[in-house]
Amino acid sequence: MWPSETAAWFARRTSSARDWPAPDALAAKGDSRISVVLPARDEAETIGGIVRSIRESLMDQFPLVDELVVIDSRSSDDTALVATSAGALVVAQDEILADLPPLWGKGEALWKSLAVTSGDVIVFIDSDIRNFAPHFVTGLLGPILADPTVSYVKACYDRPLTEHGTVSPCEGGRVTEILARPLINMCWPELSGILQPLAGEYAGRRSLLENVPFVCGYGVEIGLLIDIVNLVGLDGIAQVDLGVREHANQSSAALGRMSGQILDTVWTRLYRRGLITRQEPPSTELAQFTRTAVGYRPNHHDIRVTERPPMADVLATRPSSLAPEGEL
Ligand SMILES: O=c1ccn([C@@H]2O[C@H](COP(=O)(O)OP(=O)(O)O[C@H]3O[C@H](CO)[C@@H](O)[C@H](O)[C@H]3O)[C@@H](O)[C@H]2O)c(=O)[nH]1
Ligand SMILES: O=C(O)[C@H](O)COP(=O)(O)O
Repeated sequence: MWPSETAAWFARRTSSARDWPAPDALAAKGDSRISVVLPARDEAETIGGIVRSIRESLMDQFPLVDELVVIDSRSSDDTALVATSAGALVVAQDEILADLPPLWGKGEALWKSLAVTSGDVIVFIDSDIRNFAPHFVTGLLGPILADPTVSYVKACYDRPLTEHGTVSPCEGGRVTEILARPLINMCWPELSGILQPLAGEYAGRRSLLENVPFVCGYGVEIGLLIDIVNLVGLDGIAQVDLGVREHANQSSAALGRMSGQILDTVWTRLYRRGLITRQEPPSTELAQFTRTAVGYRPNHHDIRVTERPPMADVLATRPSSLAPEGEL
């Protein structure tokens, strides 16, 4: 059975994007500034459509979104060009706060975005979504704009899995189902009502996002969720059903490496909570195997993640809250 606070939270804080149409979100916006951030590594195929959709529907038709920023996360394809042509401001991850030793991955892209955006509310959207529509943004904004006690809104949805051209409607989210959900239920049962803890689409108040650490790589979502519930409590979090989300499904081996990063992130939080005594796991190396003509070849990967301190602490040591020109 769920902890009673989780059951009550689930009933109170779960809504649908249908409950938050764009005109209602616009009416609730008031003086708040809203930034949409798209972290992107090699997403030339999908990013143009996402940027155009947000620009046309939520900037031109309904002036809900004030800035639309793509953080180019070391792409080797035309992501930056395509996103710029579609109407986004594109900033290269490594050019932001360039005096700091660079970290890597999605978490780093999101953390750096806080230094080059000005919204009071920030909406993060993955750039590989194949069925993106404006309700992804309006749905995530609804609960935060309508209720000052909500600080963080996670997306939830059905996740199809497409393998060799065959679509299984609800078999996606493999890391979520096999790793993240069991871990969360075991160690943070109060969070067990979060339908998609790893969802890459979420909205947060700047005042909150600047005051939590960001883990680099794929540890960022689970790290944020655990740290944010500590800070604002369950009731400061809401979730919104966006329907169905389709993206390019990664290989099992890639998801194994993602899982390693998630485990390393969780390890640190279990340690901080006093639930384990070792600060570091015995190893952060992951051996995966390839079969060759003569047997198995191990491929060694380091799944260690590091974390950035709260952005507010970093910006406080700088002359102005936004990075100086030329040193984005
Ligand atoms: O070095 C990187 C790698 C990825 N991305 C972007 O991050 C987003 C999500 O990456 P993806 O590889 O598509 O992750 P998923 O397989 O979709 O993983 C799911 O689970 C991850 C772990 O929680 C989350 O980070 C994702 O948002 C979530 O969709 C995409 O826009 C990527 O372009 C970067 O910006 N930098
Ligand atoms: O969020 C997850 O669980 C991983 O990104 C895997 O998702 P997929 O199984 O839909 O590719």
